[in-house]
Amino acid sequence: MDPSRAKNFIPPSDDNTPIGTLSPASAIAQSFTNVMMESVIADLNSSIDAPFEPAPAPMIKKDQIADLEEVPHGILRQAKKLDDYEFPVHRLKKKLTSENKIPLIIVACGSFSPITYLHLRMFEMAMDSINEETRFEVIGGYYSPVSDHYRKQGLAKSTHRVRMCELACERTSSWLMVDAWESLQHEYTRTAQVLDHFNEEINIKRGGVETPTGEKIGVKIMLLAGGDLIESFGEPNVWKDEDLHHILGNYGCLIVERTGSDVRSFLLSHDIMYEHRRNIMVVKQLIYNDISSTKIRLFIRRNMSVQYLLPNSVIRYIQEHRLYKGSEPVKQVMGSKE
Ligand SMILES: Nc1ncnc2c1ncn2[C@@H]1O[C@H](COP(=O)(O)OP(=O)(O)OP(=O)(O)O)[C@@H](O)[C@H]1O
Ligand SMILES: NC(=O)c1ccc[n+]([C@@H]2O[C@H](COP(=O)(O)O)[C@@H](O)[C@H]2O)c1
Repeated sequence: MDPSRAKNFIPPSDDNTPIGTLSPASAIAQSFTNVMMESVIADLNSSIDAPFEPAPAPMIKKDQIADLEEVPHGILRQAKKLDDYEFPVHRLKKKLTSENKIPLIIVACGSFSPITYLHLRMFEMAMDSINEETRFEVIGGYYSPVSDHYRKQGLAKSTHRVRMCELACERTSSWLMVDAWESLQHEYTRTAQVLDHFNEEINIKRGGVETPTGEKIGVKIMLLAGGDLIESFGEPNVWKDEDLHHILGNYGCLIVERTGSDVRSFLLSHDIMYEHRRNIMVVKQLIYNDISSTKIRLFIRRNMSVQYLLPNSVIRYIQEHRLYKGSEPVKQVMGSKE
């Protein structure tokens, strides 16, 4: 049927209203558009940052991988002050499943401004490689957002970055956690010190993890990083040699290859990395993902959609707190990483 013959058809106005501008007759459509602009699809009527009500959440199976956006699971909010800080262990495996495996904790350090699906995928890719190629059993995974003292372009306040990481973990993962210790420090903390903090919490304070036979053994801790971060190992005055020996020798590194960067060649060419090559594992991206926080911030500033690039809960948090609308110069936004 020709829609222009319908009873409720309103002909287009013949004034000079630009295409895309709604006429007054479209008030309903207008208000709907406003709602959609202000909030993404989930949880339309509640604040994203409202205190969590533990009550009627359906039970989640241990290894469930479905989108948990609507189903908070294992919630622990990080302290906003160092005095109230507690190391999060709510999703840490209490006991090793297999006697023949070596327990492993994965730690990702970074800005996470904001956290994206790439940052979440990094852990899943690492997990697949570990299960396929090693004798490690992953007992936990942590994000450690850098503190405000890092002074990098585009860094939202650390309380926001920690909360966005928490939302992403709570709503999309059943095993990832966020540790706010680094973000709460009163000065910049080098990555080697951050890994020492994890060692202190897990191996020194808690004595490691229980094996199936009941004894406790030490947990290996590895840094999870992208190829770009690792390439900064070669830049002058960015990392101390002693820190690199400490990170690569005493801990270890899982490197997620980045589109366009040749991690293996870099590994060969870098003396300290080559020395510790047995403690370094390159994680192949079988499906390339190059979502960049820098570009996300630019899209937000330009009122472009970022849906499907980061979890809805994180998008809602950004909208509610009006993050990344500010004054980051575009030149810097599209800087050297692009
Ligand atoms: N495209 C990518 N491929 C692999 N790893 C990545 C990619 N983008 C970021 N990473 C890694 O994610 C971790 C956290 O990154 P961080 O938030 O500090 O930087 P970023 O994602 O590049 O953000 P920005 O755009 O603000 O620099 C780092 O280890 C970084 O190497
Ligand atoms: N010397 C160091 O320990 C050192 C140097 C550069 C970056 N980093 C860490 O790498 C992470 C990501 O840094 P960029 O966002 O600058 O790539 C941050 O967590 C930062 O603290 C550590």
